[in-house]
Amino acid sequence: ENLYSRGTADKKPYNMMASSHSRLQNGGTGAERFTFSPEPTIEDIRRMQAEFTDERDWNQFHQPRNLLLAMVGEVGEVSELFQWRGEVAEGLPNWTECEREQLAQELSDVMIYLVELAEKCHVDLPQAVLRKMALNRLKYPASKVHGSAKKYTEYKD
Ligand SMILES: Nc1ccn([C@H]2C[C@H](O)[C@@H](COP(=O)(O)OP(=O)(O)OP(=O)(O)O)O2)c(=O)n1
Repeated sequence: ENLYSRGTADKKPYNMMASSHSRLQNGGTGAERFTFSPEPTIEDIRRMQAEFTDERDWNQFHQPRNLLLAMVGEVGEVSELFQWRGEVAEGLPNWTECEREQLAQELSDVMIYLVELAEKCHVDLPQAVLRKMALNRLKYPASKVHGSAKKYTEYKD
């Protein structure tokens, strides 16, 4: 089963896509805001990766530090796709379908290792993200920082 084959095909159970999902999966430079498919959830990804490692008896290698190093290695592979290109606009105009697919794969590797790292550290990642975003809203009130990218330490009051 191939997660990348979703695109326009409508076979998978998690393939209940809103209309904004029915365009090319990794492409689209249209004006409307890009959105994700609702599934798989982060817990789905955790469970699928746990099944993958269990089936291979790979948990012996997947300690937190190893997962961190693996994740950082995959971040390096994402960086390779962007290096020497100069600035890249939203939607990656001028990228080939092959380059977009490579990027989708490397970002997925980062996500897979991130989710497993969180699991092995007993961090409930979706809830942790909610808490962190609440903190971010407090630290950066929209009324105060609108249109400015300054770090919070640069705001006087
Ligand atoms: N010990 C391992 C090895 C691989 N994977 C899974 C998680 C990643 O999604 C993907 C990583 O595979 P590779 O290490 O082969 O890395 P790439 O897919 O990026 O291949 P390459 O390094 O040749 O570009 O496979 C894993 O869980 N545990």
